[in-house]
Amino acid sequence: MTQLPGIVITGASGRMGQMLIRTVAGSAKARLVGAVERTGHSWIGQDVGVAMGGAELGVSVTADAADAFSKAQAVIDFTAPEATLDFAAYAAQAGIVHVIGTTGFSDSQLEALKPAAQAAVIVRAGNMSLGVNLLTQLTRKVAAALDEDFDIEVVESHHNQKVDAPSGTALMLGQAAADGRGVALADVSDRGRDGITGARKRGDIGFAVIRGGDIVGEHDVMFAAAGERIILRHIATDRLVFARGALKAAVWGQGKTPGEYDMIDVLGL
Ligand SMILES: NC(=O)C1=CN([C@@H]2O[C@H](COP(=O)(O)OP(=O)(O)OC[C@H]3O[C@@H](n4cnc5c(N)ncnc54)[C@H](O)[C@@H]3O)[C@@H](O)[C@H]2O)C=CC1
Ligand SMILES: O=C(O)C1=N[C@H](C(=O)O)C[C@H](O)C1
Repeated sequence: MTQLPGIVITGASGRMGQMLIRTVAGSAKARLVGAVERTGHSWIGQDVGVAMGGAELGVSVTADAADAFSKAQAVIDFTAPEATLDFAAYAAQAGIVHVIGTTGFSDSQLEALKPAAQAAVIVRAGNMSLGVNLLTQLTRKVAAALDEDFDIEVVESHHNQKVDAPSGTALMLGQAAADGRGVALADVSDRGRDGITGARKRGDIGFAVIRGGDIVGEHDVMFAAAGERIILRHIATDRLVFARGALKAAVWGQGKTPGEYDMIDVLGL
């Protein structure tokens, strides 16, 4: 019998890190073989299950990502852009699947991921849930069906600890809307309105951001015309939906040709 893929979780103590540890440790499709945190973190050296306040999982938290990756078949990484760039180099060196949930990359940081994708499978998505990935497909279709009489606005809400805006999901949805319309998002994107902005420009895709409390993640794509509005909405109430998607991606990526993939590839949508 072939062994189940061994998976390392980076950012092990984070909101997503802990959800991923639980999801992988409880899965029949993969094994938890590593947990990585940043140098100096109080969890380093502890059993990750115990550090999370539960039973031992037999995996010590380490800051040595390169070593952890060398003993694994995949890494699931929900951390921060600079950390993810380092992890991409280590994953490429080890030739393991790198599932990237991290958001907030600049264009140049996304460019810097490309060399790693020549040596390893990278699956990256601003949102790993089935629901949001289906929503991107619907958004593309609706945007293609409607003309610029319909103003497109993407509205996202998240918890008060989120550090990037607009969310990775909002940008994915904006990209899908732009693709549907056959325009470049960079040419029509309207972010951060404030003050005397002037009237809305026809054809723009607007972004609005709400931050508060413990909101897991909510996204609306609004198509607003004179006399009617269509609103496509996704509400995540549990981070488990992201963790499940990420685990699916890590298993799916085994044996695939190196390159950059997304959750549409994984889910076959
Ligand atoms: N694609 C998706 O489906 C989702 C993406 N996210 C994204 O995942 C990222 C993390 O989100 P949260 O878990 O809420 O954040 P968080 O702040 O709770 O966790 C981030 C973790 O990464 C760790 N970290 C940072 N730099 C590190 C390094 N160099 N080495 C090792 N660990 C390092 C931190 O210590 C922390 O434990 C964000 O970019 C967020 O937008 C979050 C949820 C779903
Ligand atoms: O930071 C979060 O929490 C989330 N981030 C992702 C994003 O930026 O879209 C996905 C999800 O909405 C939760």
